[in-house]
Amino acid sequence: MKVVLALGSNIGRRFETLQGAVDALFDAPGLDFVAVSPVYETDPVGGPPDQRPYLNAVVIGSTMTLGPRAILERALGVETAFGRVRTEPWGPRTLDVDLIMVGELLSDDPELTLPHPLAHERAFVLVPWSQADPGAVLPGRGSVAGLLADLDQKGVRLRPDLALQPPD
Ligand SMILES: Nc1ncnc2c1ncn2[C@@H]1O[C@H](COP(=O)(O)OP(=O)(O)OP(=O)(O)O)[C@@H](O)[C@H]1O
Ligand SMILES: Nc1nc2c(c(=O)[nH]1)N=C(CO)CN2
Repeated sequence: MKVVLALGSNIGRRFETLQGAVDALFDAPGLDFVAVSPVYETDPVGGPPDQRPYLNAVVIGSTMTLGPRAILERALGVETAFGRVRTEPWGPRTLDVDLIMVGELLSDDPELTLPHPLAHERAFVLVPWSQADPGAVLPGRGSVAGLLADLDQKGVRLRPDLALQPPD
């Protein structure tokens, strides 16, 4: 099953945090690395004013053994390992890992909604995802390229000087 994860950081050493997350997500068995997107600097969407810009990226994996709950637990564990402190909704964070999709699975459980309920409207997710996988499709929503055609992308800027490496 294909697994798509979105990474974001807007506090501290943002790029090092994203690379650490890529490494940690694939550290344990069960999830195989497929691809990582370029890094984008993005204007904060929602949340309090005066937040720093985010660095965002998307990483794609594949699993034959893990269920969606196990993948979410791994994502939340990696967030915690990087010291994310939840303060206010949509507020600044050292690391946010969102599970965008797991295969064709659909779920409206608030603890694990699949696909991620806001992915289709977030250019900071869809722009990097389309670069990592130009043929990407968001289950229930259609092609990522088609979704992007309707979105304002000016707050999402490529950082060609920052390239994430595959997990070590
Ligand atoms: N697809 C998903 N990916 C990640 N977390 C999810 C998902 N669906 C539901 N959740 C739940 O959301 C909780 C995390 O919410 P969190 O505070 O990180 O939201 P956020 O990242 O601030 O906002 P957003 O969901 O808009 O990205 C997790 O504890 C998890 O149980
Ligand atoms: N640019 C940007 N804005 C956000 C982001 C993010 O990763 N990037 N994450 C949020 C909550 O998950 C809220 N707003």
